[in-house]
Amino acid sequence: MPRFKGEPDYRHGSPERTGVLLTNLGTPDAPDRPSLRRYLREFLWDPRVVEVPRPLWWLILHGVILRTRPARSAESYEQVWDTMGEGSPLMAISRRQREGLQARLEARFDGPVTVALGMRYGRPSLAEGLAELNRAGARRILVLPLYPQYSGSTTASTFDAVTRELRSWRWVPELRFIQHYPKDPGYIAALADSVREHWAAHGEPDRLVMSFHGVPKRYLLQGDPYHCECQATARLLAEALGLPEERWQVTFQSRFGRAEWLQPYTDATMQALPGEGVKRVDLICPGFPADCLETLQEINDENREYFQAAGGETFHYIPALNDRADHLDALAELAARHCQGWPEHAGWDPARAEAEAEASRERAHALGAER
Ligand SMILES: C=CC1=C(C)c2cc3[nH]c(cc4nc(cc5[nH]c(cc1n2)c(C)c5CCC(=O)O)C(CCC(=O)O)=C4C)c(C)c3C=C
Ligand SMILES: [Fe+2]
Ligand SMILES: [Fe+2]
Repeated sequence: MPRFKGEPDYRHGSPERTGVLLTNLGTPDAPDRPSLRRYLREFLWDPRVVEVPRPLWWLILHGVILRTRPARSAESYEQVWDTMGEGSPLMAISRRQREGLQARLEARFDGPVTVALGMRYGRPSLAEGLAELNRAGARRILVLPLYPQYSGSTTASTFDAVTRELRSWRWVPELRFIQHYPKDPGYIAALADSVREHWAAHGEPDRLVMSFHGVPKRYLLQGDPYHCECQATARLLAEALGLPEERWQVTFQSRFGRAEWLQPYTDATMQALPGEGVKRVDLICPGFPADCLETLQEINDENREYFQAAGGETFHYIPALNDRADHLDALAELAARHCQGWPEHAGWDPARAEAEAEASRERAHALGAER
């Protein structure tokens, strides 16, 4: 078995492609206990996610968490599974995002481009996505993690896994990695349009709450820019909507474990707002480019209940950008900007490329005949 992965049938003069690896967090294979156990074991063992010394964490993870959480999480996943007709909503949406991005980049680039999907946990894995790009002949790869706000727990974890996989390749590609896009004008405009459309159909709330996935507060104190990037996105969205200070706020959801996470917490805020006279709240999750368990179940079910149980009257969840055309346009623009300077992108000449490939094939044949 060779030490490095290669393609033994490489053909001289194969046309070179740009590959885009679209990545997200990933999802379990099914909403059942064994699948959740597998998924959570991979996810929660990632040192970028949980920064507790390994021996101690191994005991807690295997002794406590993996005995209790899979059943509870499976129940939550069960509630959202197949709501889009294709198993996990995150996977269903990710597939549509991949297709939409492929179509847009094909139309935009001069040369051949392949967009593949890879998930940090579960399947298709990042290694499978990279292998697909390799089979397609991608010699230049742009990694686009669908995390608009950078966090070590998500973006850097994706970087780790991508580079770990590439270290096992014989012929490594040219690599670019989008680290974040919290202030991207296309992304902010798509968010603002989605809110305006919601308000045109349903009227405006007393308060727009922008809920982001939380991380332990310790990560912020140790230099993770995630908190600031969430605030930046929220401020730009509020500005685009022309909202005054008292009509919007930022909260953080999905706390995990006992340590303090970024505050204010979304659930505590939903319980408190009715007491402050907020009768209608609209909740949007700008850090989730695709709807998933954390938005559909935790926000749209659990937090709706908290708000209403505390005396709130009307609760609206504004869906993620998912496969909205303006969202995919913004992602295509972002990807194209990061591919600048690559041959397929600027002045790529298919006729010349084919002539060069043909010449290279002929040279290879001639060499073969000489031997
Ligand atoms: C949007 C960015 C995300 C950050 C930042 C993030 C940090 C983070 N998450 C956990 C623990 C869990 N997250 C879970 C689900 C989940 N998380 C994100 C995104 C971010 N996580 C998404 C998109 C999803 C949903 C996936 C889906 O299949 O729909 C889960 C699993 C579900 C559960 O059991 O509750 C856990 C666990 C930590 C510890 C963390 C930062 C340190
Ligand atoms: Fe998470
Ligand atoms: Fe900050």
